[in-house]
Amino acid sequence: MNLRDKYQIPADSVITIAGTVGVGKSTMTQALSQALDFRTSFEKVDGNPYLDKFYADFERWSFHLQVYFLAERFKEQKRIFEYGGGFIQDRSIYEDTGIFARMAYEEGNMSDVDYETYRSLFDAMVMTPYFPHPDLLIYLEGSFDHIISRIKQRGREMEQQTPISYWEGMFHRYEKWINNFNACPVLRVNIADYDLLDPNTSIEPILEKVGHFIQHSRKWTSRQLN
Ligand SMILES: Nc1ncnc2c1ncn2[C@@H]1O[C@H](COP(=O)(O)OP(=O)(O)O)[C@@H](O)[C@H]1O
Ligand SMILES: Nc1ncnc2c1ncn2[C@H]1C[C@H](O)[C@@H](COP(=O)(O)O)O1
Repeated sequence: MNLRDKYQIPADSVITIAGTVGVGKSTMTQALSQALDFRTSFEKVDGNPYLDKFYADFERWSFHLQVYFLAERFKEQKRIFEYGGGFIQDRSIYEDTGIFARMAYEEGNMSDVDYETYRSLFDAMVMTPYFPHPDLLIYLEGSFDHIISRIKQRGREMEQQTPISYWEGMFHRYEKWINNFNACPVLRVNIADYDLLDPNTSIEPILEKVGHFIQHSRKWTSRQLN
């Protein structure tokens, strides 16, 4: 029996992996997609025309970068919709708006008018048929020190030169954001409790939880519809 059937995870599920930079989303996305034979939707880091520039000058490039990420995320959302699900998505669109764009605005790196333009673009995109909420958002969390050590270990040049206060501010925003998030069911996973890079670690305990959450949320949704 394959793992999808074993844990009763529907083949059309859409699972989003959320969490701060460096916490392990891409690694988890890869591991889950392999285990479940799902497609992946990754964020565009290599080839992103604004990311390096943004890290060098937040104020100059915040708006451009947010619009770019929004457009990329929307195209991915449309692709997921057209395939009819069966995807693991590396980061949610909710984080673009609820963490990054908001942080840029509140820290004075995006003007009132740019933020308003961004928000109205976001609202217009969300109000389309391409935007069903995911079945589940897996939130990866861990201590700040653990996350910083992962950012260092990964070694992306632009992130190494970013002041630690930026990561600290983001870390606290994420804590607040997830405590108020209610667009879809959330499974919180602490990164101290698993190590996907260790070949002796099984992903099955996570799959078991994913199965329970999705079945529960689908039953809940069908009760609301009937
Ligand atoms: N479960 C894990 N155990 C140990 N190291 C991990 C784990 N997940 C990710 N890492 C390491 O942490 C760093 C950041 O992971 P990544 O998946 O790129 O994070 P994100 O996509 O959230 O930015 C990488 O160097 C990766 O190899
Ligand atoms: N919406 C965003 N605004 C600014 N920066 C962003 C946004 N989404 C992702 N990023 C940055 C953060 C990292 O440097 C890279 C990739 O994110 P990661 O969490 O490592 O997958 O892009």
